[in-house]
Amino acid sequence: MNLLIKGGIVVDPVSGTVSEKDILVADGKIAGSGVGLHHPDAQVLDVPGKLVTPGLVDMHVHLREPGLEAKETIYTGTRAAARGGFTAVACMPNTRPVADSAAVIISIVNRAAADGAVRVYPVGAITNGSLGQEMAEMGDMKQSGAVAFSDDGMPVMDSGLMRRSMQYAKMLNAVIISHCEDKKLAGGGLMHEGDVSTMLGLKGIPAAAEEVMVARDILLAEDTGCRLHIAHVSTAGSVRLVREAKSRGVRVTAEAAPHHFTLTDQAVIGYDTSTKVNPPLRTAEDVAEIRRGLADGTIDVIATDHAPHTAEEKDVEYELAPFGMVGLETAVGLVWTELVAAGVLTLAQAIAKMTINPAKILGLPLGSLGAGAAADITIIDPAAAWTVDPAQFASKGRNTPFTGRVLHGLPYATIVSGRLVMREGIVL
Ligand SMILES: NC(=O)N[C@@H](CC(=O)O)C(=O)O
Ligand SMILES: [Zn+2]
Ligand SMILES: [Zn+2]
Repeated sequence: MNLLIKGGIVVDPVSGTVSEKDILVADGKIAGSGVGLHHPDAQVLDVPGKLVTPGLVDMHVHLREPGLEAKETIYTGTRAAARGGFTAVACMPNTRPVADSAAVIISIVNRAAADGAVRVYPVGAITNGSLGQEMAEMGDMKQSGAVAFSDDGMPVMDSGLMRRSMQYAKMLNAVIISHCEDKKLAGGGLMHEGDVSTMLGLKGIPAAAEEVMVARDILLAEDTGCRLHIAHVSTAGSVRLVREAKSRGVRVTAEAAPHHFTLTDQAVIGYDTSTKVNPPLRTAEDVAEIRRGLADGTIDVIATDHAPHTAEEKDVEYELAPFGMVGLETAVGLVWTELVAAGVLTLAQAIAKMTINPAKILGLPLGSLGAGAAADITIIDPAAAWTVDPAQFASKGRNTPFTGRVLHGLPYATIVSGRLVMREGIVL
């Protein structure tokens, strides 16, 4: 089946250009692009004024399957991704069982092929059970489809084990995604350590709990030559450490989540447990430095860290609630409103951080609209103003601190392999 996307504003993050043209899709691939294209038997999608971008890639998502299906499944999580404009997601291994073996990786790949609305790329664990004790079979997992390795949710506290894991990952040419948290410094804290935590009487997590580990992992990446990706950067100090390491040529990349460039610890006033996230919401200075890091290229990727939990789990005292918030269905609106419309990033920069940059880090042939590429395409209505309403989410998780917020920029259609999987918010 052929598809002709007419009259849109095409954003090409590879060349950095934004121009009005048509795109022709045939047999699941980009057949060509240009002005005034015609095709005798193509379904026409008329999208004047809308943005046409390569399919968005979210390299940090928790799909919760296997084992935690009350929070999310591959079926619901990939439908949330499609509604959010994402055509591909990388899913973290903190499932039950943990994705620390070829068998679990294969089961995720198979389930995604059967149930998934978008592409799913599993991330394998660095250590067995993500317990930080012994290295997992990374080679086997890579062969079975793991695209990266991470103990996300937990740090690898043992520096010797992290170093050996990086040496091994380097042999596999795999990237290590690090959840940077010194458990002893974090000390069981519940939110950012600062004036607000003192005022609220909640135990704090100092910025240093993250930064000590960012510094350690940069040093280990330099020592081993392994590619390192820092997950969910939340502090100004982490941004500065990554910036300095990059200037020295260390093979390090970094991501930031929409909540960390949008909200501060002030959002915790009121004790709404949807604001409880790890790493925590930080200060206005941290938010400003993350925005600078996004603008100057220190932060390569925008990833959601979509972390769904059930209402029952979150509907408890702040101290008892699990860390995490959903992000797939609000990411585009937050990026458009907070970064592009606000003048922090150009449109092409923002789209690069959600397409070609994560694709390159994971070694995936995605993120481009060049002829011959898989026809993974996202269409965004930049003029749409909409109100965040979790009741409309396809995700099982409703744990968002953005309820009621008015955002600009709404995913209009999501196309995977030339097939429309979402249009106007409806997953097809
Ligand atoms: N970010 C979170 O607050 N929670 C994540 C774990 C993680 O990303 O570290 C989760 O799995 O719930
Ligand atoms: Zn994490
Ligand atoms: Zn995570």
